[in-house]
Amino acid sequence: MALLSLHDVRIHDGVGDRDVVKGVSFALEAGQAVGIVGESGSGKTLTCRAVLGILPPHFTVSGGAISVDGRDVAGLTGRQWTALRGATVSAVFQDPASYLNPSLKVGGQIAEVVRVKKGLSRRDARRRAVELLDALRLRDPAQVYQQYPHELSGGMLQRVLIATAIAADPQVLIADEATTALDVTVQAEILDLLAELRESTGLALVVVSHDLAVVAQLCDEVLVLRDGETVEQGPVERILYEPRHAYTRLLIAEHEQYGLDRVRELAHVA
Ligand SMILES: Nc1ncnc2c1ncn2[C@@H]1O[C@H](COP(=O)(O)OP(=O)(O)OP(=O)(O)O)[C@@H](O)[C@H]1O
Repeated sequence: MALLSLHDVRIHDGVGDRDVVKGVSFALEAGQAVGIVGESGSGKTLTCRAVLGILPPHFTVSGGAISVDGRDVAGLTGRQWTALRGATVSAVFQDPASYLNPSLKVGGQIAEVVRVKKGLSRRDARRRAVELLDALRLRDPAQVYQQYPHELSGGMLQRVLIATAIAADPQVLIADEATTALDVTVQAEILDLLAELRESTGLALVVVSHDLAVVAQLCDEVLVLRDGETVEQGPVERILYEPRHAYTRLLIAEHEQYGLDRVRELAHVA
């Protein structure tokens, strides 16, 4: 059974009175990774937010179905959503600093998630938080635990955020432009880390990026969105080598300046 499945999902903007996502479908099993690419405004983030039950006001899922771990999410209560988020499906977005409380030490923020979601004692939650920081290859995790967000670099903060996102052992992690703000080397390190987590824990990934190279590196399947429509969908290698839609060819062409072979090489490794 799929851990996460979307079937022809449509999202309606009640203020603009228009559909902003017009039919997105995919299914994810343990250890699989699906990528969503497309330019700004194509509906990538709203699709993720629908999966997490956090659509902005006036936006609704107006068609299709989303199920998490075999359960249709339509009609979940607020309390049921809270139980699902973090523990089954979790997410990391761009701009980690805005998701952390600047006045609290980062370790305490991870420990709090573990305590609330996993019911661990304060002491065990603390130990688990240090373990998570270590697993995300932050050097001297006990010291990082004691630091405030402003004391950490962007790459470190993103690792802290990933640690927070996986603290409750979710089955699916959504990474929405999670490496976009980072420089290329740090971005590559974080992508490696996600690939490793997927390998070692069977974490399923939804990777959202405007950058086809990021998605190619991590994913088995890619969805190409434009204006809320899925213009093309298929195995990453097929999309890279035999794009069928002109828009996909355009996205690939944007990479020619960096060397498309490199993108294809990365896809091959994934
Ligand atoms: N909170 C909001 N209020 C009003 N309109 C919104 C809101 N969030 C998204 N939209 C609109 O819905 C459409 C889809 O947005 P979405 O954020 O899903 O796109 P995206 O592909 O993730 O783009 P980006 O890469 O810029 O985040 C866009 O037209 C956007 O302007």
